[in-house]
Amino acid sequence: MKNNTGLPIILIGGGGHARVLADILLQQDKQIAAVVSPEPLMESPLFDGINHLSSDEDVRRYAPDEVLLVNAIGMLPGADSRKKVCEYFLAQGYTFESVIAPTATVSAYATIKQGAQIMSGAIIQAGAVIGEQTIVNTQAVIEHDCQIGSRNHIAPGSTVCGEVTTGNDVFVGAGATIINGMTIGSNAIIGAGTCITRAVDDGKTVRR
Ligand SMILES: CC(=O)SCCNC(=O)CCNC(=O)[C@H](O)C(C)(C)COP(=O)(O)OP(=O)(O)OC[C@H]1O[C@@H](n2cnc3c(N)ncnc32)[C@H](O)[C@@H]1OP(=O)(O)O
Repeated sequence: MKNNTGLPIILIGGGGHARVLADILLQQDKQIAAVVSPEPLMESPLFDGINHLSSDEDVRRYAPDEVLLVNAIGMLPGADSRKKVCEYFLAQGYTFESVIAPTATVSAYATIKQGAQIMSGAIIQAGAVIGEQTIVNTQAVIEHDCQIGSRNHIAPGSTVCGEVTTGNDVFVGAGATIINGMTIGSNAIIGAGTCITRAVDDGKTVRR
């Protein structure tokens, strides 16, 4: 995991998820060089004094070894902008920084892969692996020995019990519970508040 390198950060995205990430990064005294958003930036003290770039191409003013990127586009069911941004910038040699909120609890025996985002109050237990670019959102719990794939969004307040495996691009809705040992296929959508007690196939949506 690449972290705390001291290079300035560019946030790709300027919406709600971007402001939550900016809040965490500023608490950690990280320098945010720019925010990329095609829309005007929302008036917020979090963005005071930060350059506004209006397109992904503008990021190329910064060489890949001069900055770190943070993928600040949220992930909602069915949306693939977060994935596209990831693929576009990785292909050009940029590096995505991981973000771990100071109030998150991450076991020293867990693995957080590059570009993952562990938000406030989240708990990652021993033996868990969090895939690249995955968001473990506010107060979500990833129990021991889970293998969470790339670009998942584990939404606020959800509980992933021990030894669960998820594929890539999985969305786990707010407050959902996945019982221990389950396998969730790639691109599955687990509805908010759902309790998963059986394996979920690739691409399947589960509601309560
Ligand atoms: C920081 C953040 O905010 S992160 C964001 C966190 N957000 C979430 O977790 C939201 C997760 N999204 C959901 O749970 C969604 O509702 C989905 C993806 C499961 C389903 O979305 P859609 O297919 O668009 O369903 P849609 O909204 O059209 O609803 C269809 C029906 O299912 C119901 N429904 C939708 N989601 C759920 C759910 N999670 N549990 C039970 N019923 C549901 C709706 O009430 C509606 O019922 P109705 O036909 O009686 O009116």
